[in-house]
Amino acid sequence: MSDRTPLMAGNWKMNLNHLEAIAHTQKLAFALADKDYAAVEVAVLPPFTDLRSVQTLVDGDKLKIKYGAQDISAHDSGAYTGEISGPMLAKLKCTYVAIGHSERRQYHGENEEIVNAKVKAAYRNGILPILCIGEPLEIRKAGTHVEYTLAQLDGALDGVPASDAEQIVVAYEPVWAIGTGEVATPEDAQEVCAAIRVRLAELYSAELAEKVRVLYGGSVKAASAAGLMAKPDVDGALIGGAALDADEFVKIVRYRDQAVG
Ligand SMILES: O=C[C@H](O)COP(=O)(O)O
Repeated sequence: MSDRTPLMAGNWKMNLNHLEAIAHTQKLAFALADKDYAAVEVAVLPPFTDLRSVQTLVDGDKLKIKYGAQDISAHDSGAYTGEISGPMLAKLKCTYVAIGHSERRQYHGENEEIVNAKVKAAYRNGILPILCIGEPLEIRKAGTHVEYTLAQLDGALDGVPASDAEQIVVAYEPVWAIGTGEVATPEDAQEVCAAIRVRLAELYSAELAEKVRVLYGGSVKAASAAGLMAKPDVDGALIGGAALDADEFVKIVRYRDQAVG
């Protein structure tokens, strides 16, 4: 058993307007009890337009739900139309920011250089990156998924000192599992999550690698969560579709109550 506190993070993607975000967060807050937060760290990653509403609820009611953004600009201010900066997210007291999600890489042309710059922007502003890495289907079929994913990790952490890297969260998200209903097997998830930890030890130290939480993401549901979490190097999940259903998300947070499927 590791000392790592599991993290269950709901990535809402481009869903829920700010009114829906309030209702959804209230539902989560109502359902989750102190014992849940004692066992698992719970976070939500709403769209930018919802962050102020979520912050107001969390601050006002002293909720234990953490929150963060789905992206961050590599720049801290200036003429970057449409971008949201680290200082803006820090002002909203975001704990986390997802960086390098495959949807950003695929639809917004984010390459390793951009991902690396965003990781540094997050640290510069006191926000913890949830770094998303993982292979597309053709790479999985070719059997080079571990090398591919580790190369993404290397690129994202280039020039990041150990004092920052020890606080990163890495989310292994195979692209073929995202939004497809085709969850990776616990063994598939463990293979890559373990390889990520070994690479962190090579890049930094074994001690650092033992501290870092490595999540799995891709079609996680309550029925699959316990099986994934039973693996020693899977420290939580980054949850998309199922995070939009408050009851399902709460069941994932309470994965220990589910059968290992
Ligand atoms: O960030 C979350 C992942 O993309 C997983 O999404 P999903 O649970 O809908 O497959």
